[in-house]
Amino acid sequence: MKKVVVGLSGGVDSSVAAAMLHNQGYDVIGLTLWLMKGKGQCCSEGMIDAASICEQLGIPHEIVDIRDVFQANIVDYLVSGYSVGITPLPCSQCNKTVKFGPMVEYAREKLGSNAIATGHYAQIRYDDITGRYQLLRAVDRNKDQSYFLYDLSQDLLGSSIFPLGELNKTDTRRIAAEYGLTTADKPESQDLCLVESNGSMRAFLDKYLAPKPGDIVDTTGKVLGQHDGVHHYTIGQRKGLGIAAAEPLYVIELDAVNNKVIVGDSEARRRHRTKGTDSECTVNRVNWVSIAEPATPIRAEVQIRYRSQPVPVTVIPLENDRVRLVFDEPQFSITPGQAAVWYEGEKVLGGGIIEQFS
Ligand SMILES: Nc1ncnc2c1ncn2[C@@H]1O[C@H](COP(=O)(O)OP(=O)(O)OP(=O)(O)O)[C@@H](O)[C@H]1O
Repeated sequence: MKKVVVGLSGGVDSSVAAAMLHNQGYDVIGLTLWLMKGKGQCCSEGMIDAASICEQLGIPHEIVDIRDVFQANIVDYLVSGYSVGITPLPCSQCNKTVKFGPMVEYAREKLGSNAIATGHYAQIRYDDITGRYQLLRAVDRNKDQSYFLYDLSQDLLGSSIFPLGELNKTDTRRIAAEYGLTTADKPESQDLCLVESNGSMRAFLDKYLAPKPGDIVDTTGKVLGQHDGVHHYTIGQRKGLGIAAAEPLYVIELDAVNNKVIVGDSEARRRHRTKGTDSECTVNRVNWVSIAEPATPIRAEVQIRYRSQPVPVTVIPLENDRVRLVFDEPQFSITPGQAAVWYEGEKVLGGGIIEQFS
């Protein structure tokens, strides 16, 4: 019987992944990574729900305390990004360095298994011709998580199973109900795990960043009010600025170097947004997934945010794991710190992190 270690967060998706594999005759071991303190999945609450699923399926449950790995790789990374006015997206890094890496290592070393499974919505296919594991979008496009998985190595992809990749979320809920799983009716997580477990991004950041008062200014530099730290603001924010003005004001820029929050009316906002609009950008820490790094430019479709529409692009390989993306049409709000992931149809070709432009 093939042994597989299933990553259990205590949510419905991973519960169904474990139940399906168990039902198919796999020797399933549940593994929960203890990532942080607080409320919700990845915390003690998630461990209890995961344990209850293992009890129900009659399978062993392991808990691995890697709070220090999560702190060093995700919390510190996020906090340092916010402190310099960028909004990093930690999920792809979390998948690679916090979830899949440690899970595969633990499964191999401690549990004698070469296979792990998760409740991610994505698909993996082995290509006989190139000898590479390919990462594909999920059948349920609305749930597709391939964007967050672009950074997985060939070794990690080759060791992973995504039992939900061909299901729609409604199928998952139906299967959970059919199996009578205790997590069947658990609501979806709506936000970044750190936001859910701390109540808000502000509450999370306040634990790590001291208040740093400064000026709120308009686009001409005129001081309109005071703020208590640029990390408390996001671009586009309208509420909570504490400034009385004839027209609604929006945050249009965060200048961490000079400790200023720059605000403007909707017209200033519209003008300013075109600043992040460009026909190209560079990307670093690139991982080539379904194909080896090409020697010459390739055509693809790229997503520069999780929910953005894929748009046509030319991907030009550069040295040191970087690429230049040249969009067919200029793109709005290209955001340094977010992932750019390029596809050919359903196939993830590669991805990386958008660099700060000068
Ligand atoms: N703390 C954890 N320990 C082990 N595996 C985890 C953990 N958190 C997430 N995973 C795995 O990663 C998958 C995707 O996690 P994500 O945070 O996106 O949650 P999700 O899509 O809401 O899934 P679920 O409903 O299982 O929580 C989960 O289905 C699970 O297999």
